[in-house]
Amino acid sequence: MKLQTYKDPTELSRAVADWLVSYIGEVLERQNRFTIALSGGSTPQKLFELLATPPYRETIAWDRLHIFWGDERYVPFTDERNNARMASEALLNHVPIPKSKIHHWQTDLQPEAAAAAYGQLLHHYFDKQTSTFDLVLLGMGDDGHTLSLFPGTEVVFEDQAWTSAYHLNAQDMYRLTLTAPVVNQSACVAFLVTGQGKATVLKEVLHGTYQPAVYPSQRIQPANGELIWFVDEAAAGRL
Ligand SMILES: O=C(O)[C@H](O)[C@@H](O)[C@H](O)[C@H](O)COP(=O)(O)O
Repeated sequence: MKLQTYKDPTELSRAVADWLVSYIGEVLERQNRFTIALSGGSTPQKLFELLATPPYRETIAWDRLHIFWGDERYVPFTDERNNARMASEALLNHVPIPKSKIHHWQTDLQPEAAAAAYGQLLHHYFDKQTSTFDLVLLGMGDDGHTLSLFPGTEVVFEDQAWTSAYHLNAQDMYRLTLTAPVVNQSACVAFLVTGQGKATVLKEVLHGTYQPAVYPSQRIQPANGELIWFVDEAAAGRL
């Protein structure tokens, strides 16, 4: 596990963008595609907007990327809470990725059907591979959740299915999410965590007792892949 600390979200986003250029370039030297699962929430928005500007817009081989999401709120694409909508507005509408390589969770299906369809898609992509995603970008909530694996939910301990749909009572909303197994088989997982509000939970997740029911982010432990935490000084304040 690597922990990299930056002064603020702006510096962090720049560093992650530069790292992405080199990591994507390195992977595309040895294979013809790069599969990435994006996170939702607010933290990655600055990164996405930066990637849509020079030099990143010109230096990344966007047409060889395949875009997925780690989780989705069960709301229409047009809803401002939709993760795919945020990424489209901040990045995907501004770079040349074929629509056929952008894989939204189908929130027009029933929740369970949407999760099943996404799971089939992932098995189609990864069943014959030694690992799943080349990269999974994750955020972490101030309660220690990641993806839509929230404290106290059964999905945190799912160890077979790659996707799940369930009603998140705390938000009175269905959530569609990847599970720990498919993320832990990826080649690389990168958490982006910023802000003082996450300092206490980050300390617990990284250095506290292993209790994933309380801190679901602890379930993310790639079996063979790399795990990198990109954090700013405010979030790292209790480490
Ligand atoms: O759909 C979501 O909300 C995300 O996938 C979720 O796991 C997010 O990464 C964390 O909630 C952190 O969100 P912030 O970046 O907004 O703090």
